[in-house]
Amino acid sequence: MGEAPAFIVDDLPTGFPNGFDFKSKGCTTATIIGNKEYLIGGDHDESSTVGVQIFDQTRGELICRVNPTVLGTQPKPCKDHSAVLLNEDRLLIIKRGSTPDDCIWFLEVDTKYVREQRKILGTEVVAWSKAVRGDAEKPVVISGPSGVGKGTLISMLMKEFPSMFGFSVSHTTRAPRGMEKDGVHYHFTERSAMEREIKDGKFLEFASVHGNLYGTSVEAVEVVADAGKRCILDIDVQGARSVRASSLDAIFIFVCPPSMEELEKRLRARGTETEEQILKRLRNAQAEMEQGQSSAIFDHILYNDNLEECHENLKKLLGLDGNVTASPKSSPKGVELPMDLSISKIDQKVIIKCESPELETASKNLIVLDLSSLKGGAPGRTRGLDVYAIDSFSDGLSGFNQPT
Ligand SMILES: Nc1ncnc2c1ncn2[C@@H]1O[C@H](COP(=O)(O)OP(=O)(O)OP(=O)(O)O)[C@@H](O)[C@H]1O
Ligand SMILES: Nc1nc2c(ncn2[C@@H]2O[C@H](COP(=O)(O)O)[C@@H](O)[C@H]2O)c(=O)[nH]1
Repeated sequence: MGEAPAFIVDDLPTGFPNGFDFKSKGCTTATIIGNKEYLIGGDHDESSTVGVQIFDQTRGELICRVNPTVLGTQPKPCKDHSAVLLNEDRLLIIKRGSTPDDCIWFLEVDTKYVREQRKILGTEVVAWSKAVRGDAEKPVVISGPSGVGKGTLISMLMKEFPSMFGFSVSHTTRAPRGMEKDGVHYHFTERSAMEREIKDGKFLEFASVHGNLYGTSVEAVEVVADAGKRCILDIDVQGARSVRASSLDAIFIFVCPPSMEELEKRLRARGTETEEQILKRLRNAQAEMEQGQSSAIFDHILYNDNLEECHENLKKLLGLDGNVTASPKSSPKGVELPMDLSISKIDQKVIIKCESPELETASKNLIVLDLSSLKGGAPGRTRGLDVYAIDSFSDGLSGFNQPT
């Protein structure tokens, strides 16, 4: 096996004699799943993203064209692409002529997330999710009553491991506090704009908290995953419940104060809320404590009495108490492959064969996309893609049949 290459797929052939449900119509692919045909890319799309249309024959003979609600950040257009059907619920999209970090995408057409969103939005839904190489750690959801010290603990963690963690910057309709910066602490937004974006499916979760709207956009989580970092979400219990029900595979931690008196002392000492707001937050804290401690949402409960001890306990939960390297995973170097390619799929592996005569004698002209350890998915990113080069098809095949 060779080193994990990053590559630019170029000059894809326009048809594959390999049994894929794939046809090329210029720069459009058409994939049939059951009674639906998914058209991806092509001239019908004048926007700056790869468009998706569905031709639906589920209602009898009549084929109706549907423009689905498209969730997730959409890929930028490319010269051409191929579409490989995986497990009837998603397509693997390999973009031609795109940068190494942008060439592998998934279009989810019938995953759990897509089915749920179809019910919620009452429309046909598809969802994009970009592949992220390697096994970035699960996102961390931190919840707890206002003033318990979530923000303080997160700041300490991010200061100690700056290249390991990235903060999911939420949207909120509340006004900024003195030192808070738009785009850093929150995306401060108007209620009407946020409500519109919620309707458009831009949010992974949202909730009305202490009289204001708060929400985690899909993009906020994607930005962190794209930077190769572990995402930290600071959200209330309602938000944690929504994320738990979503396809984001995360660790859920609830932070408790040593007592309600101490919680009130911290909130007052912070000096960021009016008396009315402090009283509202304390009233809400009662219910949050009950839900946080009794519900099945959370994997761990942390007591924040002594701050240093709590910080150490948080690190232990996250497996950071031993010898950890705080450096980011190095991203593989880009290797451009401007040549003809053909694609095969065997079990959970997709093999891209480079057919350039220049490479005929070169070893490692087969690129393998190993899909067996995929995690997560839309909304957000599909993690766990393994990409490597192999010397010959038969070498690769014998490897594929071995149990992992
Ligand atoms: N263990 C602790 N002991 C004493 N004070 C603490 C402790 N942890 C945090 N604090 C202080 O409590 C106040 C509230 O902390 P913080 O702002 O981090 O809470 P929070 O849970 O993020 O609140 P919110 O949900 O309102 O954003 C801050 O002034 C912080 O310095
Ligand atoms: N459901 C969500 N809750 C969120 C989000 N961002 C923050 N929060 C929670 O709101 C309260 C109040 O925060 P504050 O900054 O006004 O003190 C706190 O419990 C946060 O955890 C979000 O995106 N979704």
